[in-house]
Order: sequence, then structure tokens, then C-alpha cells
Amino acid sequence: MNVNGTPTRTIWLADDGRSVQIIDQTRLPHAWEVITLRSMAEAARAIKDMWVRGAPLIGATAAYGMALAMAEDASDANLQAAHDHLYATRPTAVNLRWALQAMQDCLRPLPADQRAAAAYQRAAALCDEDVEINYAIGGHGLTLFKQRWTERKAAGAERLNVLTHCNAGWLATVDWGTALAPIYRFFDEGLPIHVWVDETRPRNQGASLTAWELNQHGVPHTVIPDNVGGHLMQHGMVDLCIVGTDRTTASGDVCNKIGTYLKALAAHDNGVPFYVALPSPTIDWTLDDGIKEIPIEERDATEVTQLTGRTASGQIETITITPAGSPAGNWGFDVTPARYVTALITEKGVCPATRDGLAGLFGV
Ligand SMILES: CSC[C@@H](O)[C@@H](O)C(=O)COP(=O)(O)O
Repeated sequence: MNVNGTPTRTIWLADDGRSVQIIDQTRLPHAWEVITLRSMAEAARAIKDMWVRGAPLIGATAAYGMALAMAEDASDANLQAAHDHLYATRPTAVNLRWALQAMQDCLRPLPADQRAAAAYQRAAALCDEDVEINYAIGGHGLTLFKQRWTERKAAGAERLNVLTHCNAGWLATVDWGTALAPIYRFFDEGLPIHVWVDETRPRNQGASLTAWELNQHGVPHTVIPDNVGGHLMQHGMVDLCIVGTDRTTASGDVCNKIGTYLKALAAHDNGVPFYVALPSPTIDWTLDDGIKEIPIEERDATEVTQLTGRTASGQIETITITPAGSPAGNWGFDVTPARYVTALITEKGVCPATRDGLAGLFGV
């Protein structure tokens, strides 16, 4: 996507051909800062501390983390140690496990002296695949968006109103995004669209990241507090919802950023289509019951008790919003049962959120 008019990805190889560069997403929307990762440990820290985040970008960063590890020490022992270290960074997005497995499968059969070069190649290919997958998701989503727009236009609507939660855009992937890819494609065709952006407490991925990237691309949008969506749906102000996912079970249960489930319930109650966009590496074919089986990340309570933003004088500062002594809970994700999902949008096409639907597309 374009940043200040320049095509940019979220992760790339540095000019030295060994280090890896990323955008520090903790600084957005207030500052644009590029960080250079020089070791596997730094790649792991980038994932854990959410300098990068979003399921596909977590996978891509882990893949480059393995490449950095092989440049440091390409022994069998380090291959396993790097895998284990990176795997422990965040528990919910299954793309992490998928990417690490892809790297292991590529590297383990090779002699140690060939592993570093092969690892950089595989990591780069994995990033290119992510871009292609997301572009294809955008195309399939675009067809659905156009169908909905035809209905809404006939009913007198002036624009397609889309609600999204968290950030499943360009910043969450290598490029394009998953849930935002159809939005960009629809907008690029000159069709009228407006996006309701859930702020997405506690870390505000919607207010800080989705709003920032929609701004960069010029897509009309409005940031809303997380509890507004139900009201908008009751008043016919949302034509469809679309979100990404960190892990979707083989049966179609969708795990995504905390609060997604409540939006799906509101959409169901109001007859608003609720779509989930996902690349195939986000499907966990080993799981059936998302609520019982998907590990839900719990993060530090300070993400709830504190807020960071820019003051009137331009300083970036953190403030506390809760009384001293009040504990806070910080679950990062929730699971939306498949029955509330209108359809899944994948790189292979659109399917019902069912085992048969996914198996039909992927032949699994
Ligand atoms: C294409 S991204 C889909 C999800 O990864 C996204 O919606 C999300 O929940 C990200 O969570 P985060 O905690 O910011 O990594």
C-alpha cells in the first residue's frame, strides 16, 4: 500500500542483505519509525511487544526470525531453539505455528552451510505468498461487496457502510490486509464506501492503525467507540461487517480480537451480514471447537488501566485511567461461533463457515 504516496510493505530485507526492517506499530499513528531487527531475539521481541502484530505479519516476522537465527548459527540445535523461542512469543494467531513449521520443513533436510541462504529465500517467498493471498481475498470480497451495494443502492443508500473491528488491514499483513483488502478494492474502483472503525480497546488497533491506513489511502471512515456498533446496526447504518481472524477452526469457529463476538451477535440480531476474511494459513485444521480449544492470550493489565496518546504540545505520553488498586482483566481475543458468521472469504473463494464449506474449498 502507499505511505505518503510510496508503495510500502510492512516487512522487508535491509540493504545489508541480512537484517530485517519493520514499522514500529506501537508508534502509529503519531510517528513513523522503522526498526531494524538484527537477531532472532530481536524478531521475537518485535512479535511479543507488538511492534508488529496481526496474524499474517506475526507469521512473516517469525519466518525472518528463523532466517536471522540461521545466519547466527545454522546447527540443528539452534534450528530447534529458534523455533521454540519464536513460538513462545504469542499464543493465539496460528499463523505463527504455520510459518515456523514451513521454515522447519524447508531447513531441516539441508546441510547447515546451506540453511541461512535457504531461510532468507523461504521467508521472502512466504511474504510474497501473503501478498498474493490477500489480493485474491480482496477480489472475492469485492464481489460480495458489489452484490450488497446493488441491494443497498436499490433501497436508496448513497454509500456502502462497512463496520470493521481491530486492524486486519495492510499493517496486519505483508500488504493489502485481509478484511480491508475488499474495502481498498471497492474504493479503488471508484465505488462509494464508508467504514465504521471500532476503536478496539484496550490497544486501540482500530483507532490507531485502521484509521491511519484508511487515511493514507483516502478511504472515508469514522472511528467509533467499541460499544456503538449495535446502535448503528439497529438504525440501518451498517450494511455489512467484515473482520479478520487469528485462528479459525476446521468447523468455522472464528477467533479474533476481543469484542468481535459482540459485533457478530449484534449483526445476527439485526440481519446484517457478518463476513470473516482469512488466508488459509489462519485455518487450524486440528481444531473443532473454538471456544474450548483455542488458546486466548492474556496480556498485561496496564494495557487496560493506561492509555497512550499525543498531548496538545505534541508529546507522546501515557496516562492512567483507573483508580489505584482496581484490578483489570485483559483477554486479547474471543471466539465467534460459526453460526454467527455469514461466510468466510478466503484466497480460494467464499464458503459457509462450516467444515464442509472449508473442506470444499481446500480439499482437506
Ligand atoms: C489480518 S489480521 C487478523 C487478526 O490478526 C486481527 O484482527 C487481530 O486480531 C490482531 O490482533 P493483534 O493483537 O493486534 O495482533
